[in-house]
Amino acid sequence: MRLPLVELHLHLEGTLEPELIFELAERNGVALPWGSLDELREQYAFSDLQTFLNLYYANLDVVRTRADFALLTTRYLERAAAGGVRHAEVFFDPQAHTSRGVELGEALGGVHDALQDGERTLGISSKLIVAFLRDRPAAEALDVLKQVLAGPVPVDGIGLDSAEVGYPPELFAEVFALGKANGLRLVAHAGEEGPPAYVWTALDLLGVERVDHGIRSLEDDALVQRLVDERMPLTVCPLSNVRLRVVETIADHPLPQMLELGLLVTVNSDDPAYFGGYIDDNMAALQEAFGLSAAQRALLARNGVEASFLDPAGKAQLFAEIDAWLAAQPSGPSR
Ligand code: HPA
Ligand SMILES: [Zn+2]
Repeated sequence: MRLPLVELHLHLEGTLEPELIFELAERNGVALPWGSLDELREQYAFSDLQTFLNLYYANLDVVRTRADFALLTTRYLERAAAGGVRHAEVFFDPQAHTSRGVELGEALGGVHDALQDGERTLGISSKLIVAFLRDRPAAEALDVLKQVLAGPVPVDGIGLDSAEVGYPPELFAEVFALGKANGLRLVAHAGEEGPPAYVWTALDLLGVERVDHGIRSLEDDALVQRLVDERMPLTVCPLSNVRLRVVETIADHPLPQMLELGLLVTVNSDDPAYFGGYIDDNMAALQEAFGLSAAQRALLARNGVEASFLDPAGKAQLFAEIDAWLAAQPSGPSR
């Protein structure tokens, strides 16, 4: 039995594997700038968030039809299921597609169809979070949100992603107020490359219920105290932090310190096709670096359940499965 996991920070676009890029290029007749998979893979040495985002957006050129969006989503769900994921709350960036001429309904519809299928065939329940690109105008985000709300595809929440520094959360206060008024759940990337001040304003001016990344919160003791007091979840992405040079190596990652401080830390994969691994790979890397016990891994899994937008019955079910997993682990020093 695998440890049941909940994924709370996953960009569907970031699950576009190099092989799928070539497959979709072929089926859509798109000429790629790379002659081979190896040549493409050579581009994956990032120096910061922006160098990653440049490739992430460029590679999306091959994802065009409703069927493409469904295939991207299904491939992710299949890989996630193999890694133990039982519930996923996934980000999708409408503007990364509408800005290059893809119809919103095609993109969102394909994702929605595949998420529904995945629940039936793979047993992964899901929530869909549309994320707005903070380096594009807030007026555009507001317009996209209105289109989503008026459209046929139900979504569960809204988020904020893309280049962080210079684009503080408060620019999007009106967008988040509209989301809230329509019953959507609210999350935002903050404190990945941006300063702790962005975490404060995401909390106070956007009203977020989770902070995505948030690791730079550690630079502000008063903020840490608040996050602890409010049991505010942080969706931490260890392999992403290494690959985008937010931390130097996995062994330097502050996750153990964050747990020690009492923060509600969850482990997630962000953009697994780009950062060297899915959620189970992130857990394995942490286990290897820090020698996490089975009880500590179960705690991280429980945090994911607690931080999710599942209803109480859904949470209770997963808590019970995690307890059963832990009870089945060999006892002794490795626990
Ligand atoms: O890690 C990320 N940070 C910000 N925006 C993103 N969009 C995809 N991945 C990311
Ligand atoms: Zn992210």
